[in-house]
Amino acid sequence: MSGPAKAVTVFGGGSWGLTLAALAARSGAEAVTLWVRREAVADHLRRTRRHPDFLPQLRLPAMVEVTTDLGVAADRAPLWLLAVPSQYLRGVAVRLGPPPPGVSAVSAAKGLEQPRGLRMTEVLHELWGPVAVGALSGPNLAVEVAAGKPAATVLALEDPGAFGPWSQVLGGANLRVYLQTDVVGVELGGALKNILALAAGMADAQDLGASAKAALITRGLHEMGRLAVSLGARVDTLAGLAGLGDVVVTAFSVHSRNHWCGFELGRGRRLTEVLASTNMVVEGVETARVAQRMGHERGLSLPITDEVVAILDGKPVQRALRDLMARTLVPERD
Ligand SMILES: NC(=O)C1=CN([C@@H]2O[C@H](COP(=O)(O)OP(=O)(O)OC[C@H]3O[C@@H](n4cnc5c(N)ncnc54)[C@H](O)[C@@H]3O)[C@@H](O)[C@H]2O)C=CC1
Ligand SMILES: O=C(CO)COP(=O)(O)O
Repeated sequence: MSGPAKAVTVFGGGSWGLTLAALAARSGAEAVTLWVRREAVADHLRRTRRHPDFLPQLRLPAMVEVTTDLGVAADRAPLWLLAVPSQYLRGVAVRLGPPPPGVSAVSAAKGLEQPRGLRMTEVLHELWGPVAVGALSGPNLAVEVAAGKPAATVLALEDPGAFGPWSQVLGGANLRVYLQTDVVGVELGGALKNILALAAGMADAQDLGASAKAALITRGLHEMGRLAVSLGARVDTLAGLAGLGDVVVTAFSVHSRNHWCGFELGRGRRLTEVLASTNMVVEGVETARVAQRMGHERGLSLPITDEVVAILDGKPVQRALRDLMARTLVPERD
């Protein structure tokens, strides 16, 4: 590994990877490298400093070097930030290989890998062995962070000693970075909130009102916490930025792709048609299915997730709503 201590390589040229690279360049990073898959995209970025498909308003700062060479990207920095969607992270991590001593790798993806429901750091451990890794997650919409609007996020590290350089590279006037050690909770918060973002979009499309949405979010957070805790998360993590915070932003913002997808389904469009109409990822679709399976394997009740999955499979939203409202009454803590 060469390059300065406060150098970061961002892997992934989607909206979040672009945003994180730009953020690091505007914050404390001494060098920023962005790895993208396709040479045509890299070439376009180098020539115009803009991505041909995502965030047209974002101009990549001049200090961000763009490469498609994974070896070069890996060698340039002691901080690796993996912003590759959850179903594709494995492919990139296999090719990268384990980080050498002195390199800290962090995943910024919000999803669970199909078919086993692995968290991203579990995928990395499976491939790389017992190296310390981490997860970045929180209420952070790329379009807002890219525009320089203020936000807060959570960095969960298996080795909290790596927090210093990460906070210097990402933190600053635009982003407050909170340290966490509950990697499981932070990853599950970021992944499971997408199920509620889908549900909130469906509720908005049906004009169910603020009272219904408050109930959906609150009961959904309860449900999300039940599953996350059974998988090893700490309950207080789910009440923080990576849980509640991310539920709130994605349930209320039209910029959330999961909310948008839920809204379109709520209007009666079919899932295949909705997904075919975007080149962006909607992580909640895979996560809802795998979370439902993992919850049921543990004997947990997940009524909102069940109905979201049923709607993904074609159940009309009005019927799902009727079924949710007609459930046997239970004490609030259940
Ligand atoms: N966009 C946002 O506001 C935020 C996104 N995230 C997370 O960041 C991760 C990356 O998402 P975005 O940057 O938003 O993606 P995006 O939806 O903007 O773009 C899709 C990305 O998927 C990549 N891709 C498509 N097919 C691929 C393949 N076969 N192999 C490898 N990569 C492939 C594309 O190159 C592109 O980088 C996701 O897990 C997302 O949940 C986290 C926080 C905010
Ligand atoms: O995670 C996000 C904001 O915190 C982005 O959500 P979407 O993937 O739904 O756009």
